[in-house]
Amino acid sequence: AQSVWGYDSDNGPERWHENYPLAKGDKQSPIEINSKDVQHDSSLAPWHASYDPGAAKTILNNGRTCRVVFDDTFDRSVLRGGPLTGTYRLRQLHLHWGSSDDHGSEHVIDGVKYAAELHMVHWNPKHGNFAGALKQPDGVAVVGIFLKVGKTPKPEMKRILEEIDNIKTKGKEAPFQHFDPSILFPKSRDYWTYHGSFTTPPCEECITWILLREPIEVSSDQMAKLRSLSKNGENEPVNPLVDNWRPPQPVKGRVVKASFK
Ligand SMILES: NS(=O)(=O)c1c(F)c(F)c(-n2cc(CC3CCCCC3)nn2)c(F)c1F
Ligand SMILES: [Zn+2]
Repeated sequence: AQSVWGYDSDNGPERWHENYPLAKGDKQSPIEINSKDVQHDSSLAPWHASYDPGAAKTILNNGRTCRVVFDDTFDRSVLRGGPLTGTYRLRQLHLHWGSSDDHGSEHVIDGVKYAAELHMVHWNPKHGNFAGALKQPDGVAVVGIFLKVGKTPKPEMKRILEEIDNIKTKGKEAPFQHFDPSILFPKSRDYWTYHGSFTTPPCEECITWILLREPIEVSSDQMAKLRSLSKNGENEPVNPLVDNWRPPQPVKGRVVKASFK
């Protein structure tokens, strides 16, 4: 069977375009952000998230990432403001990380690769459903938070990492309730924003990216915990789930705006 897309040499980012032609588009993500090219936009409003902890449902290992899924059947957990028009519903959050602490993020900031990058995926209900939103340039909004290895790890990440032991292998899912992801936000609300795409196939160019400038801290042990996830199913040879990040893509003339000076 066709090797399904992934992050290995035979099905990785350099080959995604063979089955997902959008991967070679002009508005792909992630990108490198260089502060010298960023434009401060004083008209950018602050963004606001109002999440219902009761909307959290499950946490799963889909063989490519660890994903927390939320009830998005009504405006229950929403994101608004910032560069966005209208309200966007939180659908899922997931992470991308490396095989060691010195890399793993998808976006690269002034040459800095963080150990991991957390994505909170929201979609615009004016487009009916998620599949419809993917086809619209204003369909999806993703808040990206960088994870940096440091001495004072954020206790809020503990909750996600405690569940890892229950979803070690591909296809494993566990209940994950009473969780408000806004506890993961750093102190500062400063952000960069630009128009881009899914960083995974089908690479649809439907995303307004909102990347938070201030990273949150995790411990090296917490990163090791994340790296203990496996790509393989329960009774298959162990294949560590690490380096599930896409490298930066061509900026192609896009301007990254900053909410801060
Ligand atoms: N890294 S990212 O850009 O933040 C990011 C996202 F924003 C996503 F929405 C997804 N995504 C993928 C699907 C399956 C759908 C299955 C049917 C076809 C469309 C995708 N659900 N959400 C995703 F995998 C991802 F990596
Ligand atoms: Zn992602």
